[in-house]
Amino acid sequence: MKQLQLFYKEERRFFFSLFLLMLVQSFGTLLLPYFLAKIIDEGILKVDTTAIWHNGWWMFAIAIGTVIVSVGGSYLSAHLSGKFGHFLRMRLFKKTQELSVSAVDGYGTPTLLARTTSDINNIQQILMMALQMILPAPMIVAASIFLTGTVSLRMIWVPIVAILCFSLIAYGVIRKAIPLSQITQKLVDKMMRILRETFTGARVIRAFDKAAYEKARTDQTLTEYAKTMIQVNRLFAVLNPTVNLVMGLSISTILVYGGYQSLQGHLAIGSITAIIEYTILSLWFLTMAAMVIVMVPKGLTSLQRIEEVLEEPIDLIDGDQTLNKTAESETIAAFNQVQFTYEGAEEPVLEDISFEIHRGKTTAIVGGTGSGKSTIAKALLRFKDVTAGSITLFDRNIKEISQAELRDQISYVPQKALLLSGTIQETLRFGNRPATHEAMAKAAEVAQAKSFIEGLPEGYESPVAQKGSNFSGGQKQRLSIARALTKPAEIYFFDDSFSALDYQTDANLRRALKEYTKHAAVIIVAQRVSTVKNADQIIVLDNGKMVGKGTHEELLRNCQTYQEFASSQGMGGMKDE
Ligand SMILES: Nc1ncnc2c1ncn2[C@@H]1O[C@H](COP(=O)(O)OP(=O)(O)OP(=O)(O)O)[C@@H](O)[C@H]1O
Repeated sequence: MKQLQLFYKEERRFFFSLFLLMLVQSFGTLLLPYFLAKIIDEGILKVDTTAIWHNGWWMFAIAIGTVIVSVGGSYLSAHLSGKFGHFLRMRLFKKTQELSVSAVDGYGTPTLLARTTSDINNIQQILMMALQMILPAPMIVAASIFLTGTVSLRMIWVPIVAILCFSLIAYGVIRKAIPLSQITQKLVDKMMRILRETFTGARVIRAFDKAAYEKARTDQTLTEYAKTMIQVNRLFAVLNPTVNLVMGLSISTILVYGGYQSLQGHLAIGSITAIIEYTILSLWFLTMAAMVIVMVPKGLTSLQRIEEVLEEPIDLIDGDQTLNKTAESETIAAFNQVQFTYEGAEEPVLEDISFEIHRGKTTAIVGGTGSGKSTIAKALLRFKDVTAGSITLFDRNIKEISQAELRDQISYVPQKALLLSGTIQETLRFGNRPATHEAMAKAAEVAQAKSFIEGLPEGYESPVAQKGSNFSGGQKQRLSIARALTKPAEIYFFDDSFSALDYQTDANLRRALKEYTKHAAVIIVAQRVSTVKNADQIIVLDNGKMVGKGTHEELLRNCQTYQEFASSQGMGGMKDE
């Protein structure tokens, strides 16, 4: 509710105007039965045409005025709910940018997508309905009872009893429907997760011939959701006949008891019509309010899910120091006895890792799968803080500078080449918007991507589909490398980025890279000995620990893990070099 309060504070004027409009609308709605009664009592019964015309014109003017006011009310409700949706979306987006990658990963993509889309849509719709349906209901009910009392105190109990009966039944329905509507929200999350996996994993599912299994899994979730929705709708099915029953009983009671009162001379005939109208209006507004009240917990659950993310403490605080770098600084970054543990994990993934990277030098990182190679990049980019030790950049702890400044110094090629949709030139300029065409073409040339890009009919203007699905694995890797090279940086980090390249392209790329990155430090995570053997230093990881550091020759002499790694690729001895 905190977000709603904040929004209310920002938009107080609009909320107040809406309240006034609703008040006028309710007043206008209730004036119609009042004039109707006058037409009957003063016009029809007294055969006074002037009274009929006079009151008729009033009714007409009030009806038109009420319509105009209610259009204004609808406009304001739509405006406020739309704005609240925007308010939440912007805050949620900003927050997901501020949280660490680990914290965002902790939530997972499906639930964040659901929160940003369906949850906010729910809130928007429910807020709009609440403003239009719930807000006027108490005004109409209170005014109806009051107006009935002014017409006839003897009749006041009829609408009160009718409203109480209906409210009791509606309360019972709402109590049962609220937990069900909360369940549907959780089921929406589950559906999103399964459908997302089904759509994104379509190739794997078909290749493994698992379409039937996936269909069963999806069917089960969809059926679960449908069953809950049917239960909710069944409950609501009770509400309509109930309101009809209460309305029918009230009208007959008003007619019978009101008729009796009229014969006794205590009540005018037109007043009976007015009381019927007041009661019908009250019940109608209460029915509408009840329908919306059931949705309110669903909206509140959605709001809670948004607030959960918004109130998540920011786990990475920016430092306020600036980097003290000079073109002469030789040591660009250093890992000092770094320990790194993922959220919720019992054991650290990296332990006691210490090494330095130098300008103009290449550092290679090798190790078996899961040994912690990619985690080195995550720690350096500060996607999550190290749990012990420190990482320094130009002798400054990376926690002391802003994340933006840190990441400005690093150009990173992730293990999985992830391309965003756009054109090739937009992709390459992703980290350096003002890059000239020459700079971009040079980066593409070093990445061994220039000839295939220029061979495309539209060249650098060729479209890149979502996730780069219109390119082969090797082409995607080269585009991803060219994107990193277009960005000027102090450190270029290639996380197993050469694996989809053939040996010749790999060799050409490394040769071109040496010249291109001579002003910077290069880190290459790789699985091939041929890729790393010329590196200035090689870090060997085994199960998160650094078991070797040195050149290819040194490691072949004194690191057993490296010897095994090299010999598994037919390069076990010095003679193989
Ligand atoms: N987000 C995460 N949460 C929890 N554990 C993780 C996470 N990411 C990686 N790990 C674990 O950390 C360990 C090291 O992972 P990392 O990706 O750094 O290995 P790697 O050496 O790069 O492996 P590969 O060569 O297979 O890419 C693995 O055991 C992995 O399960």
